[in-house]
Amino acid sequence: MSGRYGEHDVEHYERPRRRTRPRTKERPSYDDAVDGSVITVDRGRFTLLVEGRRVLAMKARPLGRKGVVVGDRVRVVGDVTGNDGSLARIVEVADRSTVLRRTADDDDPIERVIVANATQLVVVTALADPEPRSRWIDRALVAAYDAGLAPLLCLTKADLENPETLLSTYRSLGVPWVVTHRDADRRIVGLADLQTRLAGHTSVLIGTSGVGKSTLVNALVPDARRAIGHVNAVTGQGRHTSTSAIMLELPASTTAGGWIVDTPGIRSFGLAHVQPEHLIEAFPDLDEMTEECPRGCTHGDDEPECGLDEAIAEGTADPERVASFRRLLAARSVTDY
Ligand SMILES: Nc1nc2c(ncn2[C@@H]2O[C@H](COP(=O)(O)OP(=O)(O)OP(=O)(O)O)[C@@H](O)[C@H]2O)c(=O)[nH]1
Ligand SMILES: [Zn+2]
Repeated sequence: MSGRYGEHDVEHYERPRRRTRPRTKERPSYDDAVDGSVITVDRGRFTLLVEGRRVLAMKARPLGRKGVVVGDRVRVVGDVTGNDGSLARIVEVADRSTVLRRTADDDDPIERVIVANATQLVVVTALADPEPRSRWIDRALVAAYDAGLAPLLCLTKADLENPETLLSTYRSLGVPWVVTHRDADRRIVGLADLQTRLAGHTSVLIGTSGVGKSTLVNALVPDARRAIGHVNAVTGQGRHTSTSAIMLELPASTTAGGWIVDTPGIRSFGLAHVQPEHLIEAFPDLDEMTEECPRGCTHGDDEPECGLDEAIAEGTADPERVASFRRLLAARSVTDY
């Protein structure tokens, strides 16, 4: 088999693994395995898309405690018909190109991966009702940059408030944005711009309660409710009560291919692991200015000899851009957002 399905995934990079047994001989070979993608997870059961069919699956024993999350590309064996009562087995998980983590909380001290292999993070914020919270937006952007996802600001409810004030805060970072509002007929205006931005991506939509994320999901995937209902029928749950992310395909008629991942109940990101050195790589122009920084410089406001300050003094750096980057740096550690 090719190197696509590796022994390690990103989640486990930090922990070097001890290999006590040679991993040949006794291992079953999975020549008959087929490819699938995880579209939702519910209490240890995985709904996969396999050759266009929804297939319910569990993890096979050899995977051990290795996590399998929405967006994972997997190999499956067993009953992959997707028929009622069928249950397939996930035997391998492909290396992940990206991982997005949710923050640790009181119940669970570990920052767990919530979505794998996404390419874009859509930060959904209402312009009013509820008021936008820029610290929350900053944290979402840090999560995107750190995970290597393209960020997109989606500003909703422009019928209630002009987007200019909020946009001025993010312009110097160069974050792309779309603005939507609802018209008198309750149609979403600006949807086409959003669809253009979603084309070809696997986009995770994230937003706090009430910002209009469900309204967008329903407008983007008109049968989203049915798709989600179908998943529940498969998992045997009457209602979608879990907070797992769910991956939905955008209709080909409106978008040139693409997927969205809705994240009900997921409101915050794990940023404890984010290193300044990694974050600044998302801004190559700034990164270049930090080559002469003292060892261990965090490039923050309080660093005495940071190259970013020198660049501002020399007139080669845009002070607003540096200030915005430093605001993001600081957002890593705020707890009040
Ligand atoms: N004025 C206005 N209201 C909107 C717009 N989009 C959605 N809403 C309303 O905002 C409220 C929240 O919308 P939802 O789509 O349920 O928001 P959500 O982000 O999914 O919220 P949760 O379900 O709590 O996660 C609803 O009453 C919507 O009708 C908009 O563009 N303009
Ligand atoms: Zn520095």
